[in-house]
Amino acid sequence: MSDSEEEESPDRQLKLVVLGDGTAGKTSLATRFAQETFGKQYKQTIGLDFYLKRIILPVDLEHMRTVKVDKHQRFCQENNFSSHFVSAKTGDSVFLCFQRIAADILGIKLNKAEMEQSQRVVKADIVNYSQEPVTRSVNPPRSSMCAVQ
Ligand SMILES: Nc1nc2c(ncn2[C@@H]2O[C@H](COP(=O)(O)OP(=O)(O)OP(=O)(O)O)[C@@H](O)[C@H]2O)c(=O)[nH]1
Repeated sequence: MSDSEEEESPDRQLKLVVLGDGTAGKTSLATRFAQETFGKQYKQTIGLDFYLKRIILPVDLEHMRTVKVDKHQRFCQENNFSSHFVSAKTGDSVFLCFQRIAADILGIKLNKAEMEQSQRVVKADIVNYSQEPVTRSVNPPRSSMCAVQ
């Protein structure tokens, strides 16, 4: 894909609203996404905040697609082919595609964790709330899931 093709898909601005109880983790989610940071110190948001992030969606060359997605998927299903939507330009799903094909050929069944290994890992400190100074006790964060590598 040449640079001039980029100009054919103009930027679109979307506004997403993150809602939730106090201390649910809204700000943390937004700053992780927009700034790739995480702070374990809680600072209450008064009113609302805005974060801006430019992303490239895996729709590279989508405007030049000649076979519709559903037709592609049906064909793959009927012929027992594995199906992948990748972009060499953005890198989207490239590693995952080759990993799955290699595993298929060798008859190795990949589990969810192995497939996720090829995706970007977001690392964050785990907050120990029992040792943190209590700044606000109502509505503790609902999720305590994390991935450790
Ligand atoms: N371990 C862990 N802590 C988190 C996570 N998300 C948020 N926290 C912590 O939870 C606390 C509250 O997070 P915030 O993002 O400030 O919550 P909020 O929903 O914006 O809070 P309000 O400003 O009251 O609306 C902070 O101390 C964060 O560090 C997470 O995914 N994992």
